Amino acid sequence: MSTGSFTVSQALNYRGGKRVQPADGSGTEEAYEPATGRVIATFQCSGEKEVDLAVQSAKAAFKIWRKKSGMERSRILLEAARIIRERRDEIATVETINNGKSIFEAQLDIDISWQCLEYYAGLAGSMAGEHVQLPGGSFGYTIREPLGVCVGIGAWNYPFQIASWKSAPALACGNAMIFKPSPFTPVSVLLLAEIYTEAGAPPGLFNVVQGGAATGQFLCQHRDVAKVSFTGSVPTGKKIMELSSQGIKPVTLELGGKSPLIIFSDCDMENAVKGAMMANFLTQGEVCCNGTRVFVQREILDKFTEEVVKQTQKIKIGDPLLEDTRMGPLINRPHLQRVLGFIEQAKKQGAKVLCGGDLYVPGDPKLKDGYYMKPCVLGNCKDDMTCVKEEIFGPVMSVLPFDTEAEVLERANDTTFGLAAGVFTRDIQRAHRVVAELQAGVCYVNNYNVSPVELPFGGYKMSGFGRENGRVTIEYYSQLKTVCVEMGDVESVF
Ligand SMILES: NC(=O)c1ccc[n+]([C@@H]2O[C@H](COP(=O)([O-])OP(=O)(O)OC[C@H]3O[C@@H](n4cnc5c(N)ncnc54)[C@H](O)[C@@H]3O)[C@@H](O)[C@H]2O)c1
Ligand SMILES: O=CCc1c[nH]c2ccc(O)cc12
Repeated sequence: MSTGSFTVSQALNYRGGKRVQPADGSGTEEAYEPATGRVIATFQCSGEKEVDLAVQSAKAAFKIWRKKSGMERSRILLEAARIIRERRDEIATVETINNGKSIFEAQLDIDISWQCLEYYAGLAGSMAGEHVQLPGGSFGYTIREPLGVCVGIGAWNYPFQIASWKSAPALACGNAMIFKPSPFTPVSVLLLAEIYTEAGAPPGLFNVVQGGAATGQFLCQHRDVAKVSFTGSVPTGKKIMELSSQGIKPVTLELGGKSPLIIFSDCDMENAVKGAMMANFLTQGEVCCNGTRVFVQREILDKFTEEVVKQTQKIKIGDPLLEDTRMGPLINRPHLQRVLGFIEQAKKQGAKVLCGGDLYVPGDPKLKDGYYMKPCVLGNCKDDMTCVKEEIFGPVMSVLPFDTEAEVLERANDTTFGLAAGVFTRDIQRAHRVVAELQAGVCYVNNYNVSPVELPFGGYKMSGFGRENGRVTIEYYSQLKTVCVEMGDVESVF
């Protein structure tokens, strides 16, 4: 498959184990190939009737699925993981075409996706409650039960992976799921839906509805939906929490960030520079946990900045399907303009563009209408600048000098977000002392943006709550039933 050739003609909703056109809809959307600006799919946004049909289909599947043992569910998840691994390159290609990230990165995303399914397959068989002895031979026990029909709503930056991180624990716990991807990236999740069916999941266990805010609202408001797991922006997260509160539905919110990366003068410089690149430029900088406020201790500021600029200028931008490309186009033109707007504002506020920050036009004529820009490093940044305070969600790193540990901690925590943070130092005691003070759900020591599925991921403060990945996520997709058993006679107080 080469850039500029892929189009989707099949239906993009998935219900009852097959692709379907929505039963009703409110308007159509177009999905793009960011590398060329071409429309690759046109689809209808699902209306209330289609959402209800998806919920009914999921309810029917839930009835079958909840009765299966953990080991039976595990086998189906393992088979799905195997198929994803087998079809990794094909899925990654679709992801790259619709999202714009380099094929190199998309392949890693798909690897983390099948690993997530394998991990929860491993946990499915050991889901259990406890037995508690009570006086007189009476006893109690708890049963860990699924919630029912869960809804997943995703952002556009990791389309397949977001669907995997939500569906794997949901299905492992015995739930059914309806997933709504971002209307910008509707395509790859259909492959996941087909794979679950091929692996033996009952029809309706994993359904897909397409659409934007209105479709998302129908899902959150539906009376038979038991839980909503959302990945996206803070403003939308607030709306989803509000809607879900009407039905007392639990929510998981994976929201935005403006994370600090703290580089002490005793760091391994080469690793710190690599860490800063990983913290800022994966997926064109469109990553929620990026460490975009790079605090550098003053003694090494010049050397670090020189090296990070040198490495940033070397990033190969271009056709994302080429093996040696390391940065593709941004998701769409309005987003590209928004990111460039942040850079203009930063300049006006006194920041200095040390490299990049302008449009990039690849030599290949078929890419001339794509949404490319050169990754940017901003120097002379101050804490009160917009580029340092707000989430840009593009390839823009702000470098900020600091002098002392106490000062940098104060400044690092001075944000309403709390998704991630990083520290580079050779002093192991300082690393843990700093981590203990950082107000962030995910902290990296001497690395950044690695995502082992065994570790929980999620935010503090306005970056959300609930967790994805790790053992703890089982608790977010299940509930405890307590059973109290009397072995004697009832001692009534009446
Ligand atoms: N914390 C994380 O794990 C994480 C991961 C990826 C992205 N993000 C954040 O997401 C943002 C970018 O993604 P985005 O632009 O797709 O976010 P977004 O909030 O605009 O949209 C996310 C999803 O919500 C849907 N939606 C929009 N309005 C809705 C409503 N009223 N009710 C129900 N659903 C609604 C959208 O259609 C989309 O599927 C950034 O802020 C980024 O930091 C966070
Ligand atoms: O973009 C934010 C971090 C992230 C990377 N992959 C995934 C998958 C699911 C999420 O909720 C967040 C993320």
